[in-house]
Amino acid sequence: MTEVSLNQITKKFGKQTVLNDISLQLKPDTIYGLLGRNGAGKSTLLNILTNRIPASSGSVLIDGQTNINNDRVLGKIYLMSEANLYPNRAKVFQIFRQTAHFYSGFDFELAHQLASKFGLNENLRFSKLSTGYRSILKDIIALSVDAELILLDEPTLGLDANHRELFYRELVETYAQRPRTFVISTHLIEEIAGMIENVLLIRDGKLLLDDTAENLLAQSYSVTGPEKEVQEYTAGLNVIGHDNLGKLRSDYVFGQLDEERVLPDTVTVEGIDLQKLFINLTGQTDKEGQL
Ligand SMILES: Nc1ncnc2c1ncn2[C@@H]1O[C@H](COP(=O)(O)OP(=O)(O)OP(=O)(O)O)[C@@H](O)[C@H]1O
Repeated sequence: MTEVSLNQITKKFGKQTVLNDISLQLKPDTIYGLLGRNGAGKSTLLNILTNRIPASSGSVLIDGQTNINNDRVLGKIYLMSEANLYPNRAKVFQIFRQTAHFYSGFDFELAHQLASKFGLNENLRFSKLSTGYRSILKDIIALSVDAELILLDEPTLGLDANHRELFYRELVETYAQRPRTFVISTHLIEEIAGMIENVLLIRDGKLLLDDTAENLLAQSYSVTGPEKEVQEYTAGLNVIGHDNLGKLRSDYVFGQLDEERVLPDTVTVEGIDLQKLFINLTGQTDKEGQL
């Protein structure tokens, strides 16, 4: 069981502060969704975790040890990202072998099985792989390495719908057989919503949410009905956004409702999904909705 903590991580690129004093601990054997708008700093965070780039300040501790120039602890983490770290001439099976030099428990059997399921020809050179198959190769490696913490930065980039579904299925299957921690950064929230146990949401350089999906959804509502009644009902609640649908209005509320308030017959309250919650928490153009 590997303990991972980020302590007051700040990252600046020139004058731009991308991550601002982020602290968190990753729970063992948990699937995380790392969410945030384009440019929010998700890749930067994952790169700092794996020491691919340095933080401006703060520290990353893996089982209590720094991740800086520390192969022993970095061997407990695998980052799948857009970066192509393989020689163009290397063939797929050679890349599997190279990976096993660093991750000695690399599961060749699983890698072969997955290559076959995805239709990845192991004799092809890396340079000959399409964008989708490059992602597939890296995803297969991510599922086959013996690391305790698997970071997936846009793992389905370029994958068609069938391959995306196959990948999620295989991820859940390997997770059931060998629990470990996954952090999945993706914009396809709907597709991973069902398997995310914990949500990390970055906004304006800050870690806005770090909670179970269950807790978050249990306090996320849409309140729909005629505009006047809806606004009267939600006045003073934490309204994070709204939609107008003809004469109807939906207010999205994050946080507890007021049990004392009488719900008019014309107004309905329903739960919302993770994607709707995300859009409303990160899409504000004004200051409505505070956490
Ligand atoms: N090497 C770099 N030099 C300067 N700025 C950088 C560098 N890397 C990232 N940035 C900036 O940091 C910010 C965060 O980038 P990052 O790639 O971490 O975001 P992201 O959340 O992964 O975005 P996306 O969802 O679009 O992939 C962006 O404004 C980006 O331009």
